Amino acid sequence: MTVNTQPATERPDPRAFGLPVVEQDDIPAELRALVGRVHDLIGAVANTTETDPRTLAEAAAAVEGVTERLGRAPRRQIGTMVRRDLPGGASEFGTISNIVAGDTNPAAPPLSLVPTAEGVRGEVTLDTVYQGPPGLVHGGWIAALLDQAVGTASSLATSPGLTARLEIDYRSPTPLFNPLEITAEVERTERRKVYVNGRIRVNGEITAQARALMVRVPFPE
Ligand SMILES: CCCCCCCCCCCCCC(=O)SCCNC(=O)CCNC(=O)[C@H](O)C(C)(C)COP(=O)(O)OP(=O)(O)OC[C@H]1O[C@@H](n2cnc3c(N)ncnc32)[C@H](O)[C@@H]1OP(=O)(O)O
Repeated sequence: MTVNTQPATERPDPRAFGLPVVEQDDIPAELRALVGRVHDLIGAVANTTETDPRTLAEAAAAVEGVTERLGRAPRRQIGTMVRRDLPGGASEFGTISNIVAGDTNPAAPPLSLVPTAEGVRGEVTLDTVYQGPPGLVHGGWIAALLDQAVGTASSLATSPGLTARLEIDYRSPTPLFNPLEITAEVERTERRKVYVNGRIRVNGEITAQARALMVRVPFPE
């Protein structure tokens, strides 16, 4: 295995790309709580068997009211990043509203990945919001989880990049309501190209695996 690990000091700061950065610790606990309650709301709406028109109309009006109230504050700049401290003293940047791992995105599971000796590892349990076939995780979401994992492994081992190629083998159904163990690690690098492998395990068995090519973003001049 050849991994051209760059020291953290050579990692680009998102501010160099004109992107604002929020410290993870500065995200208010009340905003985190709101994100959690809206996440619960998505599940409640997706699964409610309520049919009473008045109850449903009241719920829609209540949600509309909250949306209007929050809309009075300016929206975050697109591409706002969050800086997170990692175990061992390192830190990483991620998009704050990333659909898979964003701190402020109520639609995110969210997946939290931590560095390991090999690459990255995370655990997540998905509910019916992520359902494809009955009782199973949607294949697109399996790809999204693995994309995030290979992207993070590549970014931490080298520097941030974009997915140029992502190949998924769906080996067996990935169930809802079961802890999914997600791991990824860099296999080798060639100039800006980073070849990364990842997989999802359920009870120790691989249900899906990924081979990816990440292309590192050039640093700003
Ligand atoms: C500071 C920010 C922090 C961010 C932290 C994020 C955390 C991470 C979490 C995020 C996770 C989520 C992640 C997401 O969701 S990323 C979102 C999904 N991906 C995209 O939108 C990427 C779209 N594609 C592109 O923008 C360009 O094509 C890229 C940038 C990928 C390359 O265009 P660029 O003009 O820059 O480079 P190049 O064309 O000179 O190619 C360079 C080399 O690569 C080789 N090549 C290229 N494509 C392919 C291919 N398909 N198969 C095989 N090889 C391919 C090519 O032959 C060449 O090889 P070589 O000649 O050197 O041998």
